[in-house]
Amino acid sequence: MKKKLLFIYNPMAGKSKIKTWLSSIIEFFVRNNFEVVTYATTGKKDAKKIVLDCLSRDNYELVVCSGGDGTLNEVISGIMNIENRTKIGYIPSGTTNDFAYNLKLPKNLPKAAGVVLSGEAFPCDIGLINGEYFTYTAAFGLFTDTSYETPQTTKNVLGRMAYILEGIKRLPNWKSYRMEITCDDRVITDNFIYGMVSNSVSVGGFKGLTGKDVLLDDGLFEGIFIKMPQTVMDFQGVINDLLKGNLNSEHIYSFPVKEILLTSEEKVPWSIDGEFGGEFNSVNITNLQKAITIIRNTENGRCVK
Ligand SMILES: Nc1ncnc2c1ncn2[C@@H]1O[C@H](COP(=O)(O)OP(=O)(O)OP(=O)(O)O)[C@@H](O)[C@H]1O
Repeated sequence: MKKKLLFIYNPMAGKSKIKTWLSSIIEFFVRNNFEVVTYATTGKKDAKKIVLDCLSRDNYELVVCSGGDGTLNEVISGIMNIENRTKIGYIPSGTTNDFAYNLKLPKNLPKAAGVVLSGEAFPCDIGLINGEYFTYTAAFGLFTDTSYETPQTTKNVLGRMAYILEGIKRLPNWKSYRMEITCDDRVITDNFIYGMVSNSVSVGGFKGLTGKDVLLDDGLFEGIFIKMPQTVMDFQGVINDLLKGNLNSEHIYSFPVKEILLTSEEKVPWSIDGEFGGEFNSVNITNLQKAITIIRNTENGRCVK
C-alpha cells in the first residue's frame, strides 16, 4: 500500500523557483511509492491551516513543505498542535532559507527532495514565544523589521538583495529599547539596539553571528543582546566584536537560554522566524527540547550546492 505524503508549497516564496521543479518533485515522490496530496498556499497562515485540516482527517507518513523560513514556521506551528507529530521534510525555496543551513540541505530543489527520502530523521528543539512557536529565531531591534517589511514582489525580483537594500534604508534610524532581562539567576537592565534568541548557525543570511556552539537538540537557545553604543568608539567596538565573533564583550551580552523573560515599559516589535510576531511589553521564551522530527542531510555532513 502507498504511504501518504502531504506536500505544501508557497508558490510566491523567494523567486518562485518551486514552479520550475514542481512536477518533477511530485513525480519523484510518486515513483518512490508515495500518494502525494499537494496544496499551494495562498497567503499568511495558510500552511498552518492546511496542516491542521489534513492531519486531523487522515494519517500521513510525511509532511513536506517548500518555501522560506516563514512557510516552514507555519507548517511546524501546525504540526506542534497535532498529537502525533508527523515527520517533516523541507525543500528550501525562499529568499534566505536560514534554517536550511542547519539541516545542510541542498540549494538545488530536486536534490533537496532527494534528501527528504534519503536523509536522517532528527529530533529538533522548537521555541515558544508568548504562546506562538518559532523554529530558529525570535528577535527585536536593528534590521529585524526588514525581514517582514520587505515587499514579497521585491524579493521575487531581487532575492536576498531586497533585504539588504531595505536594511540600508533603515541605517539612519537607530532605536534602542530599555529592557529588563531575566534568565536563570541573571537579571540585566540596559538599553538594547538588538536582541535575539536563536537556534541557528545562520540568521538573516549571516553565518557565525550566533557563535560556534549551536546545537539544535540540546534544549538551549543562544541569547545575544547588543547594548546601545554611547560613543563612536563603542559603535566601532560593536562592529569589531561582531566581525570577530566575540560575543562576550563590554558591548554584547551572550548566554545560553532555556527560558527567558524580557520586559519593557515601551512595546517592542518582534520578528519571529523572519515574520512580524507582534508588539509586546513582556515576552516569555521557552525552549521545547526535541519537540519535532525534521529530516536533515547527512551526505558528507555538509551543505551540497
Ligand atoms: N500565495 C501566496 N502569496 C503571497 N504570500 C504568501 C503566499 N503563500 C504564503 N504566503 C506568505 O508569504 C510569507 C513569506 O513566505 P516564505 O517565508 O515562504 O518566503 P520568503 O519570505 O521569500 O523566504 P525567507 O523567509 O526564507 O526569506 C509567509 O508569511 C507566507 O504566509
